[in-house]
Amino acid sequence: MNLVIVEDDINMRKSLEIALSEYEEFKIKSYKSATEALKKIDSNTDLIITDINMPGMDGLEFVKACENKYDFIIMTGNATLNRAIEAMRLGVKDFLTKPFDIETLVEAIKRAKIIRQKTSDKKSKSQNTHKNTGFFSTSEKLEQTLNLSKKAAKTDASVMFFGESGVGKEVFSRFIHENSQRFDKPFVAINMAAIPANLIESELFGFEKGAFTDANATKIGLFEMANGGTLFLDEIGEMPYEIQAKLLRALQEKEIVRLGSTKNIKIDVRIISATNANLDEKIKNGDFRSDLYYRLNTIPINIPPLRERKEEILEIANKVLDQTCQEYNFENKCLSKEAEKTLLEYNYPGNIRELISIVQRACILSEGDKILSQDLFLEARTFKKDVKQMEKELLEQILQEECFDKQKAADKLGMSAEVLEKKIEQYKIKE
Ligand SMILES: Nc1ncnc2c1ncn2[C@@H]1O[C@H](COP(=O)(O)OP(=O)(O)OP(=O)(O)O)[C@@H](O)[C@H]1O
Repeated sequence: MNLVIVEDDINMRKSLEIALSEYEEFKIKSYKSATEALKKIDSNTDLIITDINMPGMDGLEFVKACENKYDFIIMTGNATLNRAIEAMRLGVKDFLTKPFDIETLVEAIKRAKIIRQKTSDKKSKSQNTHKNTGFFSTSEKLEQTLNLSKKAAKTDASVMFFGESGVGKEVFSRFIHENSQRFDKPFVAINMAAIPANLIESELFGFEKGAFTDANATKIGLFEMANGGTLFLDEIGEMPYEIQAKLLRALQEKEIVRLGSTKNIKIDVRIISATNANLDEKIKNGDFRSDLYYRLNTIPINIPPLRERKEEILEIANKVLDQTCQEYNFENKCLSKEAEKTLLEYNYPGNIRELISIVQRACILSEGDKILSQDLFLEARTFKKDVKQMEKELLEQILQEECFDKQKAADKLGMSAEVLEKKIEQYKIKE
């Protein structure tokens, strides 16, 4: 298996490289930055293991830049858990919380391989499966959100959904559209966080041929595509400040102008927006226009996180299990009592998106007709052995190999003798 490690921390990178090279089946290349990796990775790569927090291009931007060409495992600390969760939206299936031990990583790598083997011949079929637009389950809290959404659907007012990543903000937005008078017109979605900031303006408003260097032909924007229907602006908090004024004008005047044109085009679009950011904070910091906020937020609707709707967990899990068995032609499978308990105890920082991916993975990897607790692999998302311990062990090993010649050991580890000296003190390594 051709593995690529992308990690800016030299000690961590070397530790991983050395530990994984013990396994004959892994061929490893490692890079200190995402930019370097992007230049060098090729189509032989089976799996990329990347840190999320790196200077320059971070792990999330790296995943985006790879455009779904590779499988990923994200390594995240607690502080960057949100970034890892965002990566799931981009199709990343697995993440490990630091510190983790090497066996946990090896298991995750092997899982990724099996999943690829078991699903690759079904790809064409799974691509045909349509995106789920209905609700899997309900709870008291979800009912409240649903009732508000039904009321909002009867009006043409702007709706703003608040909620963590993966709670279903897009699902609810579609629900409003489908239950509104605009149901037979387009529902068009754009995620501000998923496309480069410099493209958002032309995506929304379109452009005329020759408007800028690469504008070889006229292109209509999403406002025009959504005409008569609904435009869903996901992660609205990420919209660049300069474009916010243009959006506000478009909403007030009900017309847009394509880039490179002077002609006003009438538009009739209902706006639904969503955010998981604290917009009040962004307004205070001058990153988000308050006038736009009030224009978008006529009907605010909150979607609670899954951990506050625990009664939905098993129903969703069972539905996903049935769907996955059908999709891959597996005999029907069910959850064991222990698996149910494990699912109910987990706290789902990635909400329903994460639950779906956990259950799909368990369904694909489990051998028998019962999903066991260990098929869920949730312990990899909780804390285990300290990564610092791994580093200490590596330093001790190299120092021993070099008979405690610090300069030679430092050279082998790719660090300066001063840094090694400090670490020897920090870890109290004795000769
Ligand atoms: N109540 C629900 N019933 C069925 N599926 C759901 C429900 N809520 C969410 N999902 C599924 O979970 C996944 C995430 O949902 P969605 O994209 O709507 O979340 P989101 O809040 O918009 O996330 P993000 O903020 O990351 O864009 C999708 O696959 C969606 O189909």
